Amino acid sequence: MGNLTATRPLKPWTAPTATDPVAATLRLPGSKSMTARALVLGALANGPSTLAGPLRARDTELMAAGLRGMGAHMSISDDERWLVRPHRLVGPAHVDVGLAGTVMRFVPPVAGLADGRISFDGDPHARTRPLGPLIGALRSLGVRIDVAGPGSLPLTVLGVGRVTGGEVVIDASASSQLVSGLLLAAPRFDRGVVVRHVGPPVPSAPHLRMTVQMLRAAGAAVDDTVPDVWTVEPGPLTGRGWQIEPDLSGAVPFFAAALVTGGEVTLKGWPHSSAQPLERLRELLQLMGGEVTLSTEGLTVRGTGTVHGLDADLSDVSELTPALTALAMLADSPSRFTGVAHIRGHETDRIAALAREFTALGADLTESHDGLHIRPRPLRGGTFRTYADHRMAHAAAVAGLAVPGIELDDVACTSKTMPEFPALWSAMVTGKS
Ligand SMILES: O=C(O)C1=C[C@@H](OP(=O)(O)O)[C@@H](O)[C@H](O)C1
Ligand SMILES: C=C(OP(=O)(O)O)C(=O)O
Repeated sequence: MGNLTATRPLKPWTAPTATDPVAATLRLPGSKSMTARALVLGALANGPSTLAGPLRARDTELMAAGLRGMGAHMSISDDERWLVRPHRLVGPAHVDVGLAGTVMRFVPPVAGLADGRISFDGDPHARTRPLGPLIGALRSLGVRIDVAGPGSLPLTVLGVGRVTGGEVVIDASASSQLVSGLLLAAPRFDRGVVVRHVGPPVPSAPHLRMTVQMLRAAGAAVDDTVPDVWTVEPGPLTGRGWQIEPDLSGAVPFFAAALVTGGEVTLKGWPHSSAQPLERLRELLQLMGGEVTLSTEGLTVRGTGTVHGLDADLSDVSELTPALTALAMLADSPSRFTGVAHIRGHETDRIAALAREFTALGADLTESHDGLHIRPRPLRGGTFRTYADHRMAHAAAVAGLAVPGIELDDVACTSKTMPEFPALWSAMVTGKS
């Protein structure tokens, strides 16, 4: 079970209960995943890049700081538009990964291209998140890495300014980010890369598609036609303008609020063609009783106030498990979620944490090795521990719409991907959005 970061004060928060159907039109921050990729690709490109509508949150600020520490120029003071100017990457430097999977998996391959020592460490729980397969893969691609512990953080990359690259076999069943990290830096490796996954399925396929799509948009030649094999040719990455989409995963708790209260939530600025898995989300929300429409206004989710349970393999949208679990607890029938064993290695062991915290509030839910079985029954208020996990906070907020008195021990953990979450949530519930 993950521990709280010792470095910031906890912020207790009572989740507001909805007395009326929510009716909100929201403009949410940019996608964490797109912002992270655009920063990495920008730092490795042969000219400047801009990010329009980036996410300003702990994870993306740490990403920018880490790349800046190695020499890339990052102008991120303007909330609407960030500018990345690549520069020769050099050490010594230290990268604080916080609790960000993107930083701990995307930056070490970049550090291999730097000239000098680049050390990495993060929050206490970051040291337990899976990293061993990436370390092994980088070593076999020619990168020297000193690891103090058993295959995780802290570590030091002893960069020599170039990475040989070539073929590598990896078990990426613990996180798609282990593959994404290798692919994003691979155009700059002497021989590019061929990554072969061997092991249980790689989760989060849409995130891998986003990696491939953004690499191609930056000029890389990528072949992903063979299942579980990704080939990236060596070649230049071009600087470009990135339009960052609103964060779909961050929007899900707000959409869940429409279902729980029988209300309506519109996310403004949703693009007509997206790198995020809208169709899968639409399917899940519709099965749970919502209606999802896309118009010039934005992406709208409507609910009736009745939520249905469902059986679903969530491996492709695993980061939504906490919010969907909260929704399932308020449903009119049981739910079974499977395919998400790897979320035990997310910001906390999410399967165990959801089961423990909601059981303490009277819920009937049981863990399996790869998911949760939820049998709805009335919940009561009480303390809810978030374990420094933003999506645990989202789950508690969704349950709190229907259950008075759910007190989060710390809502500040939402700053990982959306510092404005408590304010936006309260405004939605009180009708001030
Ligand atoms: O590449 C990315 O941006 C992400 C990939 C996924 O990681 P996992 O494959 O570890 O679930 C997802 O859960 C995470 O929030 C973001
Ligand atoms: C799993 C998540 O984050 P990370 O990028 O730190 O893995 C998440 O945001 O749900």
